[in-house]
Amino acid sequence: MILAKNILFYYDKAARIPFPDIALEGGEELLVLGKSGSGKTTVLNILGGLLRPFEGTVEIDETAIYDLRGAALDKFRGANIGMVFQKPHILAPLTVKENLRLAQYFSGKPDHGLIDRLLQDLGISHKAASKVTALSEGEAQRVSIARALVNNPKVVLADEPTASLDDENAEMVIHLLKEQAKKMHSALIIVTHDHRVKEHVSNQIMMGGNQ
Ligand SMILES: Nc1ncnc2c1ncn2[C@@H]1O[C@H](COP(=O)(O)OP(=O)(O)OP(=O)(O)O)[C@@H](O)[C@H]1O
Repeated sequence: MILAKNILFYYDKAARIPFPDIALEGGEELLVLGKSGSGKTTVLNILGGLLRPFEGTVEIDETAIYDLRGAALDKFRGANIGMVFQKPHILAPLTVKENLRLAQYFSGKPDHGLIDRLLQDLGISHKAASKVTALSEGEAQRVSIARALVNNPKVVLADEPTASLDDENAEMVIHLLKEQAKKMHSALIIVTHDHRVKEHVSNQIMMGGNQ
């Protein structure tokens, strides 16, 4: 589960980023909506251990992640947090399967069976040996989902995962994210301004109130 409490963060003291308290169990979903510039990516980066807040705590399975520093925080992130971005962050010179193996290698939890299962569930088994440069955007985003899930994370954080996809692929990506997170009993948080996602996740909060 993930818990965020009393977070304080700003880039400019005069413009504090409003940060909602969050408590999500494994298998639950949350959609964070908000217009451009409202702080969605900042919130996700703080939840994901990428940006240290000035005050407050983020706990994942009872570990206060910002009590960890340096390599210990990196290791915790790799093993417990899966991230999906708007554009796939996967390594172009490698094949799909090599990307997934590398992600497992860094977390020290190799499980080739899980890789095969994810490729199958996400409908990209036939692309396992393809270079990622040979994939369509929708396929590449499905590889990103597989990479985010490949270490059986406690938390999956997705930042605008559908923004560059057409309606059909956007729907597929949201469906797969939800289905796979549920299967792994991971807490899933999606931040987006894409209104197509709204109807798929009922638990929603709006950054900066209703706009
Ligand atoms: N590194 C930074 N330094 C200073 N200001 C920043 C930095 N990153 C973001 N900001 C500012 O903080 C605010 C929130 O940015 P953030 O990227 O979190 O918003 P967002 O809701 O994700 O926007 P978008 O939907 O456009 O991606 C914006 O006003 C942005 O300009």
